[in-house]
Amino acid sequence: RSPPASDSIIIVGAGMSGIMAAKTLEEAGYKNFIILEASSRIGGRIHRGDVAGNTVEMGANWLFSGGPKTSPSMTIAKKINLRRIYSDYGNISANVYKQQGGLYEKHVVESALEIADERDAFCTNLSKTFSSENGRKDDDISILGAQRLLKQVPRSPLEMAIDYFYNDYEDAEPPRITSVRTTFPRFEEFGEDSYFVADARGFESVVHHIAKGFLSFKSNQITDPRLKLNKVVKKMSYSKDKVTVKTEDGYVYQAKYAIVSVSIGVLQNNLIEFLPNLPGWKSLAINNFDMAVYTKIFLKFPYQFWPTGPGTEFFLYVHERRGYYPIWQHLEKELPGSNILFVTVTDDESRRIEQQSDQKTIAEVMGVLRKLFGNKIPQPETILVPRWWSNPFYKGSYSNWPNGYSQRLYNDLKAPIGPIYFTGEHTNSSHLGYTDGAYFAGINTANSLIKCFKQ
Ligand SMILES: Cc1cc2nc3c(=O)[nH]c(=O)nc-3n(C[C@H](O)[C@H](O)[C@H](O)COP(=O)(O)OP(=O)(O)OC[C@H]3O[C@@H](n4cnc5c(N)ncnc54)[C@H](O)[C@@H]3O)c2cc1C
Repeated sequence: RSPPASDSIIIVGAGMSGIMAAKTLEEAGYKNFIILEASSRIGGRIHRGDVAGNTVEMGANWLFSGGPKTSPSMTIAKKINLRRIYSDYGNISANVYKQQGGLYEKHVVESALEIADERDAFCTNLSKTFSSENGRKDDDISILGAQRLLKQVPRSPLEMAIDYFYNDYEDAEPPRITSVRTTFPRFEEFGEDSYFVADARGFESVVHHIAKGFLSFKSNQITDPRLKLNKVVKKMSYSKDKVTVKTEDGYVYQAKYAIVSVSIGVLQNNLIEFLPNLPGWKSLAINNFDMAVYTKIFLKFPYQFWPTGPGTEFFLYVHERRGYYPIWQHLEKELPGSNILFVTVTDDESRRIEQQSDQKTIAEVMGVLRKLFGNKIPQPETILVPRWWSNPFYKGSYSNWPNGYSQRLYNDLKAPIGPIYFTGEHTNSSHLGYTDGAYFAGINTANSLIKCFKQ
C-alpha cells in the first residue's frame, strides 16, 4: 500500500457532529474524506420512530428559543418548515397525581415549585461565584450538595417528583451526580422556550438538510460515495503519520487523519479498539465523564381516557420510588387523533426497563394509569421502548458533566491523540448533551484539524 494522501481524513459516525465536521472540511476545501457510519442511516441520536403510522422522536425532540442568540438547529428547522409545537408547562401545578391516584391541591404543588425555583436560582448564583475571579479553580458542587447548602433538600415524594422535573428531566441523571458549575445557568444562550418537533419527516431531516448541502444526492437519497453506511468501525491503529481503520465486515481504510464522533458511551464500552491503547490520561478523562440514559416510552391506546384541552399536556406522577414513571405527556396537539401518550424515565429506571420485556413494562405502566384514571381504561395497542443504553452504537442517550470533573480532565477528553481527533456532543461544554452541542463540536473539531493542515 502507498502511504495515504496528506489531506485524507476518515470520519467515524454520521450523526450531527460527524456531518458538521465533514461539511466544515468540505467548505474549507478539504474534500478528501470518507464517513464511516455503523448504522444504515445518518442522524445518529436524532432518530424518528414509528408508532402505528405516526412519526415520533426516539431521540432528540425539543428545539429551544427565546434567548439572546438563535440556536443553529432551530434556524435550520425554521428554514425547512419543520413542524414544531410549543411545550406549555405553565399549568403543571394542576396536573400532579398522588401515588394512589387523585390530584394534589394546586397550592401545595405551587409551594413545592417555588422552592424548586429558589434552588435553581441558588445553583445559578453558585455557578457564577465559581466562575468569577474570586472562585477557586475547579470549585464545584453537585446539585444535591447545593441543595444541602441552601438547607432545601427535597424529601417527600412530592418534593422529589418536582426535583426530578427540574433536574433529572433535563440532565437524565440525579442531582447527586450533576455538576452545578457547568450545568447552570441553564438555557442561557438560546433560551428555555421549548418546541416539540412533530413532523412526519422527523427531526433527522435537519441533519439530512445539512448533508444535502454538500454531499451529492439523487431523489432525496444521499449517493455521495464518500458516505459509507453499515460500516461498523472495530479497530483504529494509528501512528504519527497514518490511521488504519478496520470495519466489522473486514474492510480496511487508511488516511492521514481521523475524526471520531461516536458517543462517549461507545468509547467507555471499548467498542472501538485503539492500537496502541489510548494513553492513561485520555482513558481517565473518557471514563470519568458520564453518559446518561433518557427514555421516552410511547403508548398508543384505542381512545383517549386522560384529560385533554388547554393546560393538560403534561402531568406528573408522584411515587415513593423516585423516578417511577414520573413525567407524562399527551400528544393531542402534536399528533391529533393518534391517542398516543408517552412517559419519560431516566437513569436506573431506564436501564431496568430496557432489560425487561415490553409486556412487563405495559403491566407496570397500566398499574400507574389505572390508579390515575380507573380500572376501565383500555390496554395499549402499541408500545415503543427505545433502548439507547443497550444499543452498541450509542450506549446511552447523552452526556452529563458530573460534579468533581475538572476542566483539565475536560481538555484531555477533547484532546487529539496523534492523528486522531475527537468530536461529538460531549466535547462541546456550552451545549453539552444537545443537538446544538453536536453541531458546534463538529465545526470546532474540523477547524482544529484544518489549523493543523495549514501548519
Ligand atoms: C432520548 C434522547 C433525547 C434527546 N433529547 C434531546 C432534545 O430534546 N434536544 C436536543 O437538543 N438534544 C437531545 N438529545 C441529544 C442529541 O440527540 C445528541 O446530543 C446529538 O444528536 C448527538 O450527536 P453526535 O453527533 O454527537 O452523536 P451521535 O448522534 O451518536 O452520532 C455518532 C454516530 O456514530 C455512529 N457510530 C457509533 N459507533 C460506531 C462505530 N463503531 N463505527 C461507525 N459508526 C459508529 C452512530 O451510529 C452515530 O450515527 C437527545 C438524545 C437522546 C438519545
